[in-house]
Amino acid sequence: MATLGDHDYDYASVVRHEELDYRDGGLIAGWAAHLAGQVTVEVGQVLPPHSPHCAGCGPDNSAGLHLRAVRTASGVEAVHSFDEAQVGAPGIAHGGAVALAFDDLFGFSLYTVGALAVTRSLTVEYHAPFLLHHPYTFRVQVTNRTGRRLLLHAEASDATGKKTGSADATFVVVDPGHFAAGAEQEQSQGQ
Ligand SMILES: CCCCCCCCCCCC(=O)SCCNC(=O)CCNC(=O)[C@H](O)C(C)(C)COP(=O)(O)OP(=O)(O)OC[C@H]1O[C@@H](n2cnc3c(N)ncnc32)[C@H](O)[C@@H]1OP(=O)(O)O
Repeated sequence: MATLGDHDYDYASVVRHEELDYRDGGLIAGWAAHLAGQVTVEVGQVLPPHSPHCAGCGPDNSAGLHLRAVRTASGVEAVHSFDEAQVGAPGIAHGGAVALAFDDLFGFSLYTVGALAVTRSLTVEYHAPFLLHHPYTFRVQVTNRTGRRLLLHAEASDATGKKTGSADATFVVVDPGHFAAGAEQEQSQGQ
């Protein structure tokens, strides 16, 4: 059990990333099946990264944010501190890095709908600077699903509860074939 923000999380219950079959062309099928099966993931559970090298949440990406998203009753949540690798103005996180955090966490909210979807549009409002080495809480939820279109909303706040950012996104549900070209390229480069 560990503490993240206001909550205790049982990391032992985390779905182990190694359990996903990323080998031998199993990347897409494994991911799709995994995602579809996560609709009922329990509140408080830490969600597995999108991929090992995902820029937002991949544990093996040395340049990534290493976000850890947790399922909440209404969506997902993450507490994150930016560091020098994401600096823009001195002491302040680059706006693009903040947008990456929002976008990646929107991706995690797909666990609440059990669908494969990708970002079609993303709008970020920067209400106050995100200071380096300060923890910010990001809360994300899917607000509407109409056909293939998902509308998502997120807010970020500092340790005092002050809103520092918000974001809205449109995601579009895709079938697993959407990821085929990228997966094939990754496989060919790995050989
Ligand atoms: C293996 C690892 C997996 C990992 C999966 C999870 C990873 C998450 C990672 C974080 C998120 C990302 O970075 S995702 C990566 C960045 N995003 C991308 O690469 C996406 C690139 N764009 C595309 O591939 C395409 O444009 C699509 C798939 C998004 C949409 O193309 P399409 O399939 O032709 O769909 P289209 O007909 O245009 O639109 C579908 C429906 O959405 C509506 N729609 C379209 N755009 C909008 C819009 N801006 N606002 C409102 N609604 C819109 C349309 O009216 C339509 O409604 P109706 O007629 O159906 O009613």
